[in-house]
Amino acid sequence: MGKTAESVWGNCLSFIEDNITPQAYKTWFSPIKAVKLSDAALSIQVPSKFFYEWLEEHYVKILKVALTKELGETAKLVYVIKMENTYGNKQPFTERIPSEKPSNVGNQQVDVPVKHKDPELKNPFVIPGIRNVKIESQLNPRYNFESFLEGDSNRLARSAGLAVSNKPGGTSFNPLLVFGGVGLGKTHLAHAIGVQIKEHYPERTVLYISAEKFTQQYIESVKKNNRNDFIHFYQLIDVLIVDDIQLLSGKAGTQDVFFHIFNHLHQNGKQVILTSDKAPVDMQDIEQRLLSRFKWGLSAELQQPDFETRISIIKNKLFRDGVEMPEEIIEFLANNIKTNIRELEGAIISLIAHSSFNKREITLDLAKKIVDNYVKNTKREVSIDYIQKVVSDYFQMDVDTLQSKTRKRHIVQARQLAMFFAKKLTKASLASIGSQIGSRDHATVLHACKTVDNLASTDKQFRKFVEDLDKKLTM
Ligand SMILES: Nc1ncnc2c1ncn2[C@@H]1O[C@H](COP(=O)(O)OP(=O)(O)OP(=O)(O)O)[C@@H](O)[C@H]1O
Repeated sequence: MGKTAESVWGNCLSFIEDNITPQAYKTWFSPIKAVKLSDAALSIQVPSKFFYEWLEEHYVKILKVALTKELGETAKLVYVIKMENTYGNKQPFTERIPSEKPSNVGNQQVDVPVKHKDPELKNPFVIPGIRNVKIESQLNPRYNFESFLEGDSNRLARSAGLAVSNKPGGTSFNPLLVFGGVGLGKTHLAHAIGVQIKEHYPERTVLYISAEKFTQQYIESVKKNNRNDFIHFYQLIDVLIVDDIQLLSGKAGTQDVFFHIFNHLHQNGKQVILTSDKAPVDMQDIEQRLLSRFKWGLSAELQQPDFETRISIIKNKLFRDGVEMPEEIIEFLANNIKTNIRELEGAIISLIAHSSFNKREITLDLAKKIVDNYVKNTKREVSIDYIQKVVSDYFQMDVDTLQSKTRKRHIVQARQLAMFFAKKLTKASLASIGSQIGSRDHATVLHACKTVDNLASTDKQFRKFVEDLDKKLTM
């Protein structure tokens, strides 16, 4: 018997079911219907654009394997998005991908080849002398200025970013350092600058790289004895964007090589854009000469967005996803998730998902449940700097005192509490905690953690300190 859309999809599902958790299977694969098979292209119907994006982001590999097994190397997957409208009896909502704007012009479909979306930087090093090399920018076009909404919290950074995009290397914002807390848009803005520069100046070489990947490449180049090729490669770039520069902390070799690359680019009028989760003045274990370079240009902070900006961000996201939501729910979300835009987006996504899977209307009750679960289940990432600040404030001392060598009992206890919470709330090693909290060694941190455990179970007053601080750091 010939293959049908149902039979091919049925076989794919059996394979997928064996390879992912039952919960994920139920959530993401049960609602899909196979609708058409022509040649090697299978069309599947999904309930929303968000659903399609989720599949592409999380399951594209397994879909590819399953489909190739069934239909061979030329297999193609076509998504048909059909969203049942949860409000009244309007027409089902349909949308064309990858258009940014909702449309209701019938049942649109689009070919989405099964491929890996985020190309790796292949063979990053080039032979010196060959200048005409094409370098993949590694930019995400969705992170652009249009989708980066302006508010008081980001106006300076956004305007500086625009100025840099109009005249890369030609403003006094060089380097441009964008800093701010977790999930406030540093990566988005950094990409937006790169994307805009590519639009204005397609011939310029732009490269986005995370500091982590830069470090890995550097280590690799030392191992393979091609450190010079590594340096030459980076010196060819017109606009270098390095994300999460604070991760160079404590890595002397990488800092050194970055220093040389930075100087070369700067001297030659090339633009450097950096992001960091802290201001240069708060960066630890970064060489002074490098820190002073960071301060040459402009350091612009991304702050927590105010209420109006949070509302605009939610509305914009809903518009892009083609979803409507009552005003009171939008306000509820904006009032309850304030400190991290990624969390705000996560809650909206959960809400859309719940409503589209269960065909339930989006109600305030549902929103409350999701925000409760979402916010409770999201363990906030806390930095060691932040912990030291909260502990010092709590004991009304400054951070220098907390880190000092003094043996005064209340200061020792505050320091031990900071170490205890750093161990509990971050992924940092004992050695790294020790070096950041008053240059102590790992044994001191271990001793501090044990002491806090002991005291918390024997001393009522001390237990209160632990509980208060725990609340302050995790609420
Ligand atoms: N002003 C904005 N307008 C629209 N979306 C935004 C804005 N700022 C941030 N976002 C969105 O919030 C999410 C988190 O942003 P991003 O990843 O850039 O944060 P980050 O500061 O780099 O976080 P991290 O500290 O974890 O690296 C992204 O999906 C981004 O598109």
